[in-house]
Amino acid sequence: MVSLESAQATSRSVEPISSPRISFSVDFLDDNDFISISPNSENQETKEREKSRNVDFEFLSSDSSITDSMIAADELFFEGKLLPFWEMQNSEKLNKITLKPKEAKEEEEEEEMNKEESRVSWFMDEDPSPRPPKCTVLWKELLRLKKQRASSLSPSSSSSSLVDMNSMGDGKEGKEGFWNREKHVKRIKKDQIQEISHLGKTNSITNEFQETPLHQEQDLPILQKINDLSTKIQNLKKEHTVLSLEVKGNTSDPFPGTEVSTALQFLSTEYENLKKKYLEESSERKRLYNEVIELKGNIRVFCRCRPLNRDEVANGSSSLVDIDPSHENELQIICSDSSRKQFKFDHVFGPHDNQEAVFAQTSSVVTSVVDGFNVCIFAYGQTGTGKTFTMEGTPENRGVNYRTLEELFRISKERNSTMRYELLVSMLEVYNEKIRDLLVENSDQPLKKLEVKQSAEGTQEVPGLVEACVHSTDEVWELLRTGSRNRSVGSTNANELSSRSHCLLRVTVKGDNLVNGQRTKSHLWLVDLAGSERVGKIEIEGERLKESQFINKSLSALGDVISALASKTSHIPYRNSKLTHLLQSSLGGDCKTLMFVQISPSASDLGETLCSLNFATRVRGIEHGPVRKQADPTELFKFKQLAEKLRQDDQEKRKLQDSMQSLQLRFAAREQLCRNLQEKNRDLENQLAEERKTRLQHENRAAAAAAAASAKSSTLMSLQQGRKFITEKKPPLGPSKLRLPLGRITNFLPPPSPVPSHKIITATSISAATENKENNMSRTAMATTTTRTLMKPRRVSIAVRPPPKTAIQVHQPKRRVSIATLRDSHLTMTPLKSSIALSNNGGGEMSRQLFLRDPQRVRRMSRMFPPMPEQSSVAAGEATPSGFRSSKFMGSPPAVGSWKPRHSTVVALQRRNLVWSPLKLRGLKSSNRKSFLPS
Ligand SMILES: Nc1ncnc2c1ncn2[C@@H]1O[C@H](COP(=O)(O)OP(=O)(O)OP(=O)(O)O)[C@@H](O)[C@H]1O
Repeated sequence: MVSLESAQATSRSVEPISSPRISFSVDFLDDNDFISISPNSENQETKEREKSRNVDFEFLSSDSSITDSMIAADELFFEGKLLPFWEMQNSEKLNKITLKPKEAKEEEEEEEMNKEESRVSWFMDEDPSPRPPKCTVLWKELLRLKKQRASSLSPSSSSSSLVDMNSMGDGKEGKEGFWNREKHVKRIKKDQIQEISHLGKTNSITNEFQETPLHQEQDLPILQKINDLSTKIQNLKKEHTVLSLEVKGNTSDPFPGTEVSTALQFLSTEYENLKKKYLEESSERKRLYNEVIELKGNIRVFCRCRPLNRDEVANGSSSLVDIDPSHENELQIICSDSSRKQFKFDHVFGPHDNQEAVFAQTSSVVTSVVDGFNVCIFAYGQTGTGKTFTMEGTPENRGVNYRTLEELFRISKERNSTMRYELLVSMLEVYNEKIRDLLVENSDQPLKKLEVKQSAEGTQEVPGLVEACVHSTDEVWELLRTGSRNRSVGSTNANELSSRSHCLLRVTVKGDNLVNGQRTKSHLWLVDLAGSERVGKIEIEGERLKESQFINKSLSALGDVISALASKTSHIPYRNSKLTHLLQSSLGGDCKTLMFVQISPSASDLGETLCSLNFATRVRGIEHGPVRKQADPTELFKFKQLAEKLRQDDQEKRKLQDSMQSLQLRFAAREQLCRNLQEKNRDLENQLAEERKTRLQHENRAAAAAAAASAKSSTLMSLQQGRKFITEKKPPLGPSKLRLPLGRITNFLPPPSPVPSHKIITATSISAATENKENNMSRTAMATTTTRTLMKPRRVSIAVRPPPKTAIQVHQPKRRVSIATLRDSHLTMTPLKSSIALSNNGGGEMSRQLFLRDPQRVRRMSRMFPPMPEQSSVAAGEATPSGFRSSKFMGSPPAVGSWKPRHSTVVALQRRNLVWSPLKLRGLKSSNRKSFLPS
């Protein structure tokens, strides 16, 4: 028995979304079992659909276990075809499944196409889309159902019904007919379900299917049509897929080169990452390499002992050098008394060690040059010990020089992807303290005088020195041969072809980092020193002796430099010889040094051997600082200039700060002095006022006495005549030569007046007596005015009190100084006169008169005491400053109580018993006389 719903489903499934009807699903699980899904009821189904567009189906199964499988299924197949627009959801009821329309995410065109496809492909076995294997069976079942339905209908209508069914596939059926047929199908379905449940046989489908004869020939035209359409749709679909892909590509990448640019972007990111990693790795390698070198020591000493030469063997000499392979890097010298002296170096090469072995240990230092460090390799030792052999070698046994350059070429080739190197070679010799360029070909021309100069970058350069750019080892070898040919050699009894000069090969390595643009410039010095033997030993004279003296001098300078480096003294005597001066930037400090100490095994050379080994031991004791990479000198120079400027600015700032501090101190000291002087002025003024008072009293008393004696008129007349004589006759001034300069006025007494002082006193007292009556009233008034005036500051003369004697006594000349003080406008006496008047106690009035009558003095005083700006209009006669105030007083601090010095120097100054005069200061300023003020 089979559910007829499949047929109904077939008819409905043509429009799964647009049709209001619900599709039905039949899925075959295996050959015998099937599931039938049917709507609950038509009304309910419609309601459900309208409500949430979800449709519930109950399904029946011949096997209850199938229910679970169905519920667990993720996809819903409609007669073996995946329903594209419906989602299946398991409901809580086991026998119920909810079909939910999928959210249309695809484009409308695609939907339409799928619809079209679905309309047709349900009927197609050839449909390429995946479908369960039961499709063929399903298709047969569909045909059978059609036939069954046709037969179940009236025989008259069977043919038309079949036609209708066929036309349903085209979607051309009328609505009325459709619903009638549906009702009919439902009825049949009911019967069939009953039948199924009654028979309980699942394989009935197949049986019935087999029993029923198929009239496929009736369906062939439709099938053909469908087939054609399906093929068309497939083609269209394919085209559509291709086109949609193209459209998608076009919308996201409007330009044709997008793929290329994306690839480029990816590659550039990759490149940046790799570059970053490379730089990190490269710097790490350099750091580690340097660490290794530093651990080994930035100054390293290798000892090389040559084999006994033919003569020595012939003489039957035995080797004094014992190199025990079990004691690495050690050698022992067997002395004449059979004692052994042990020496330890960074490496010891015995007589059997060849040039390769030597260079194998040297190459690590050479690598440092390419990394941008300055390196110096030199061979030191007695004549004939193999210095030249080690450094230059022979064509068969090439030495360090050639091998070094070979290694440099090798490394530069190895790194050519990231670095570009340029190698420049110079060769020179220091012969008798003169520098000679060994690469100058034409030796007939007079040699240029070469000197060592310090470049702006701080490195030592030899202007005019030939620098040959080398690109291959052949070129290098050629250059080395040229240099060696030009070298000064001579024959000594120690060596047939002895080097009489220091030969220096300079290799400049310029590095250009292609990745980060960093530039380096480093020097490698390869030095074959002249023999270090003592002069007496090699029995030389004349030119050879002179050469040897120069050689020894420069070698001893080298020794001094090494000693200074070893003892870390602040001054390294590089300039004591041309050799050390040349090597300055590559010897000690921030560079790497390798020394070969060459020794002879012969017993006859024992002394020299010990000397050389001791020297080498000293060199080995030097502790260099950490090496510094040599950056491009121009940049280095810029940084140096900046650093220099900064240093100068700092110095300037410090100077200014110092001077400001000292000025502050001086200012504070002066302020304190001013305050002291003000105090003293006040004291003096008080004193003066007291004295004036006393004088007035005396005068009054004298006036009273004179009044008593007024009876005698004759006496009075004579007295009046005498007074007239004195007042009218002005005492003559002394010769101008005798007059002291203004600056000294207050320091010395004035020249004696031609009028005797006692006469003046007498006359003054007499005149006072005669005038007493007339001016009695005015005098009283004047007394009060004078008292008031005396209370005001005025100009007085004071003496400098010597400071109290202390342990450290500073000698200061005792002197008088004059002080300008505030004074009343009517007080026109000079300080000197004032002091005289004061000292004469009573003659002041007369002196004042005298002073007033002397216009010269008045002018002089006016010059000494220029009027205050506000008083500039005052007449010359009244020009004596009424309230003289030096500008030094203008800025005086407030009263003593309000200001307390804090600085220790100022406090100390306060205690000093000094009196200061602004007048003196003015004089000092102009005449540059030594000030007694503390500076
Ligand atoms: N390790 C060695 N193996 C073989 N031969 C050597 C070795 N060292 C030196 N000789 C030979 O010893 C001789 C003297 O060597 P060389 O001229 O290099 O000495 P030198 O120290 O440079 O002398 P000078 O200071 O006088 O120039 C040469 O003939 C050289 O070939």
